[in-house]
Amino acid sequence: MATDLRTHVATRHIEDASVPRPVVFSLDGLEVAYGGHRAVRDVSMDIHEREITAMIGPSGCGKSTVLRCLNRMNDLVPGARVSGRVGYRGQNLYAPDIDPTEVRRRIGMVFQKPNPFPKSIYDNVAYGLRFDTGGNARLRGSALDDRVEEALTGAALWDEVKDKLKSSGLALSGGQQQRLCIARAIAVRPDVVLMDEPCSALDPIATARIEDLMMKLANEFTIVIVTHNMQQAARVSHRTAFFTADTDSEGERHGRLVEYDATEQIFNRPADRRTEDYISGRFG
Ligand SMILES: Nc1ncnc2c1ncn2[C@@H]1O[C@H](COP(=O)(O)OP(=O)(O)OP(=O)(O)O)[C@@H](O)[C@H]1O
Repeated sequence: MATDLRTHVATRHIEDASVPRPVVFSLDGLEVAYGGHRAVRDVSMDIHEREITAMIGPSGCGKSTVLRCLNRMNDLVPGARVSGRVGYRGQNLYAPDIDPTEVRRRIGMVFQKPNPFPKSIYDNVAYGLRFDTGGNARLRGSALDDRVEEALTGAALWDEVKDKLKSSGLALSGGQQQRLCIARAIAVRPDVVLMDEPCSALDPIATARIEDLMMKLANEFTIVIVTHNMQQAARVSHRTAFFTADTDSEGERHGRLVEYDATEQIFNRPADRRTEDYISGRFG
């Protein structure tokens, strides 16, 4: 499997990762506990602007938990406690004066299962623009139409839906629904798009379209993706973070970041034996 992955790591990623871009997120000693159980700890890493950063690792190692810290989604999880520092463009994302709603507008999220609202295609995309709480003017009329078209075009869906914008978003195929959710996320012109296993419910053709789309979107947005699919991480990402879970002397499992580097390095010359074992399919 490692050999396959090597062939998938595109040369552009090697070149891109060698020129550091500005840091968007800086995690320092991040730890998250649910109801007193430390789910993941010791996570320190920088996430760079207009790159795709992939988080990989076996089930339960805390990838989604770390992803949810990046837009304060864990605030919504009862019993979740975040400690350590999450810096976002030089600010402490968890400082008392930071408005979590504004954070989630700037840092959008796309989930594993496409989750369009039971509304028309148009209304799905327009939703965040009509109710924008980010201090921007609420859009109406042709300005709103233009932004809906811009977002659907950006999500590579416009040509397929431009003649049926009033149809239900739920009537689209799974892959189209996921692109609709991406359109909804980018319509508010976020800084960052977080994606939690965005292709795991899709067939290989729909997956390939989303991967192409991610690479295009990375020209404009910073993207962080959690994926179980190592080939996907190798194909699309500039940098890869490998997480694993260890059991401590009291029998408790804690996720931790093992290694974080340019994707080409992680898949071809991992520094840690555990990374090597995972990417070569020997464990996980
Ligand atoms: N809402 C929650 N309440 C309690 N525990 C949780 C919650 N979400 C996650 N956990 C626990 O935190 C740990 C890490 O889970 P998380 O979903 O972040 O891992 P993951 O690496 O994304 O897993 P998977 O690949 O299976 O999605 C697990 O032990 C999980 O049971």
